[in-house]
Amino acid sequence: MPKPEAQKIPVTLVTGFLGAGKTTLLNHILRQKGNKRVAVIENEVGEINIDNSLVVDNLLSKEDLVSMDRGCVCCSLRNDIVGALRELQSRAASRDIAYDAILLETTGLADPAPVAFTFFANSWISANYRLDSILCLVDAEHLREHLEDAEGGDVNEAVNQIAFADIILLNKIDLVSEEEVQKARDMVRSINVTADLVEVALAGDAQPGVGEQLAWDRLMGINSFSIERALQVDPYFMDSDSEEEAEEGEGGAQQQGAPPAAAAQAVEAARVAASLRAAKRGREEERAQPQVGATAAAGQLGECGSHPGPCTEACRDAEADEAARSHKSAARSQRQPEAAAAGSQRQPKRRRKKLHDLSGVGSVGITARGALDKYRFNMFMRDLLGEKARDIFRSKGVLCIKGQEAVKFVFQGVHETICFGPAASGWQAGEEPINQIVFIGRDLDRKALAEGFRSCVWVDLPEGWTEHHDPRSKQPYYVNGATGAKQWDRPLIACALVQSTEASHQQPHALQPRRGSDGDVVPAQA
Ligand SMILES: Nc1nc2c(ncn2[C@@H]2O[C@H](COP(=O)(O)OP(=O)(O)OP(=O)(O)O)[C@@H](O)[C@H]2O)c(=O)[nH]1
Repeated sequence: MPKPEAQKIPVTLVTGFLGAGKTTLLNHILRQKGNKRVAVIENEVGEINIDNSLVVDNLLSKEDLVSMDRGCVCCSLRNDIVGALRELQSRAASRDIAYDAILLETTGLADPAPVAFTFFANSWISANYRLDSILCLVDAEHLREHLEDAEGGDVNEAVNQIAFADIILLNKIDLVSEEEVQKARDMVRSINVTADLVEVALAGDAQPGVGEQLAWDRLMGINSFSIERALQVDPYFMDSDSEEEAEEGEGGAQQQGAPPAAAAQAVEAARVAASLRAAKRGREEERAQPQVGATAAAGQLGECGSHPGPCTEACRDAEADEAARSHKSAARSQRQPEAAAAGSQRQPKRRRKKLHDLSGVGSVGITARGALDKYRFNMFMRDLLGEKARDIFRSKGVLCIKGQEAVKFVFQGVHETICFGPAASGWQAGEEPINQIVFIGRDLDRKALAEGFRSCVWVDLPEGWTEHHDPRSKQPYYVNGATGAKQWDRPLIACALVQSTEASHQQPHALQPRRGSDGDVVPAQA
């Protein structure tokens, strides 16, 4: 007997562009879970997983977290969703618990459609889990940039994420004016008119009362995902990227008994699409071997009525495509009239693609041992973001700072917006205090980033030198007690005997600090 829908474990898909606030939302939800048993599946695009350590504190057990770190879940890792859910299932069974809810956080570059599709195409998943809703975080501060990128075609996932959402959380409204919130609202509505739109400030220094306060049942167990709506957004939603997935959906439906109405419709659509594609593929193979297939194929040709005389192969292929479309449109015809009207305004309609178009976008993960020199790190980040803030979509990491080695610092950057502070919990017993940072963006120079970051590691001063700070700018300068030399540049061991420069003979406070003294990336007192 198939499980009734109410007995399936609800899965909430959390999407949103890089840095929009997905992990912050996860933690917000987890803090409200009470006695409910909630599991989290994390998928990070960065080469080093930073988010795990930021989420785990709010779970009842570390066992409730599974991460998929082999790449972006919407491209190549859909089988990993099955693996992650199976892993959670076996962990739950071994502890004799059952999950009340699962949160699946996709990468900021994920197209949610193929991820959602997996919940219908995979028989085991559809028999045991139900997609409760797709939540999309939108960064009110950076939305325009992300959508402009989408227009340029480089990173169009921001649009898809908004288009597919059941609930859109317009986040970070504490960082923008009311006018900008209104513009962001309009932009969101130009893409998705039907989703529930909620304005929030999930983190930061927002005044109490800024944005809606989100209770558990506002977001969880709301059963708001609708396959009909997904098909309105993308008529090709049910087009699997691989035949196997669609065929698996068909087999699964037979094995597990009759699925619920929406899923049955979805599985049927997938089944028809798969068989039509298989038929089409077969004919293409026949065409590739004319001496074997020509007679049989010709014998099957009829008349389609759209032109005089017998059909050609092209007619039948067109017919197959049309049958697939009309099957899907039958599914769409179930939709509510008002939703249909709303759906017709949605943008964009596009054919499903195999991989998202992320030309030039990548991630660079860097590890550096040894405590960081706070000042050098500040300068490194300021120079980098001063030059490339638009291309560096996201930076994040955990850091160990010279003089405060016992504190585990978390560094978060979204374009040029940066924050930094102690992690909720410090270094774990046995955990090496190490610096790890991830940059995600366009046209990243791995070598320069690695060299720049590693050059921030603290090195002891050569003998005779001491560090002082300019009282106005707080900028460090260096004094050689033996020679009386003073200089801004940090003397390195290998350069201990370097000749004093003209600048180094000036009084430090008479020099222009290289940077403004305000707004250090790393605060003087953490
Ligand atoms: N001021 C402010 N900052 C916020 C808000 N929500 C999140 N942030 C900050 O934005 C940064 C990114 O938040 P995350 O929750 O890590 O974003 P994310 O979407 O999970 O990021 P990725 O997984 O890397 O794509 C963090 O520094 C958060 O503290 C908000 O409402 N206001």
